[in-house]
Amino acid sequence: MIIAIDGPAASGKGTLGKRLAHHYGYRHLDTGVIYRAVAYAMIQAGAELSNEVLAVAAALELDPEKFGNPILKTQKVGDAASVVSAIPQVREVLVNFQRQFAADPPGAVLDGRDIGTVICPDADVKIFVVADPRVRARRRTLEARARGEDADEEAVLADILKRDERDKNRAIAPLRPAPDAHTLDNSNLDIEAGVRAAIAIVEAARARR
Ligand SMILES: Nc1ncnc2c1ncn2[C@@H]1O[C@H](COP(=O)(O)OP(=O)(O)OP(=O)(O)O)[C@@H](O)[C@H]1O
Ligand SMILES: Nc1ccn([C@@H]2O[C@H](COP(=O)(O)O)[C@@H](O)[C@H]2O)c(=O)n1
Repeated sequence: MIIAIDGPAASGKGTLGKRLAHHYGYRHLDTGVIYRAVAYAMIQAGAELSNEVLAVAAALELDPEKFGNPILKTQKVGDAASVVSAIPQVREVLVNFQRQFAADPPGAVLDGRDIGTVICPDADVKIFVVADPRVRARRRTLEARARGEDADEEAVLADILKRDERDKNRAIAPLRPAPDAHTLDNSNLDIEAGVRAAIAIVEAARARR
């Protein structure tokens, strides 16, 4: 079974993806980290983020072993990721890696922006996770502060809104729910309640198979 999770920045996709994968014994891929890794390679090389040739080269050289680098989680890298992810050739290079991950047994949960629309249009279950931007900014700020960073909630909110706009309005694979996606608004749900709601969606889909 393939479970596709999409949604805007900091909506809780990764948290939910990890929990669902654990619940069902599936593998989980946070696809945002792939674009973050490309962006980080560009930043390290001192390259212009819009340089298509260098961005494609960085995408071709990706090393999944480095996906755990905590620097990839920073706001700066996330913002840069939303610039390089709008380059069509970069997305093209990364499609196969994601589809292969999805296809391998015993099942997979992928989260990102275009999983249900482009990467796995035939996914068994598609969930589009949303939450009020202020709620998302609050959660992200608390997360950053817990890591010891000096995060300003208004700046975090501005970054989230800017990234959402860029991701929604790009020409290729824009952020949007697939027509057959189930929208899950977790603004007023804690993590456990959000996971329960998602499991109910997955179970209903399994019962229909
Ligand atoms: N339902 C929830 N209630 C409270 N906090 C939550 C909930 N879901 C996620 N969070 C918290 O919100 C923050 C953002 O969640 P997460 O990193 O899963 O979002 P994301 O959509 O994967 O973000 P990104 O856009 O970086 O991929 C984290 O600190 C997470 O613990
Ligand atoms: N399937 C995806 C996943 C991510 N992106 C882009 O990467 C940026 C960072 O993603 P996070 O999920 O880690 O926040 C995001 O803003 C997107 O621009 C993507 O295009 N497709």
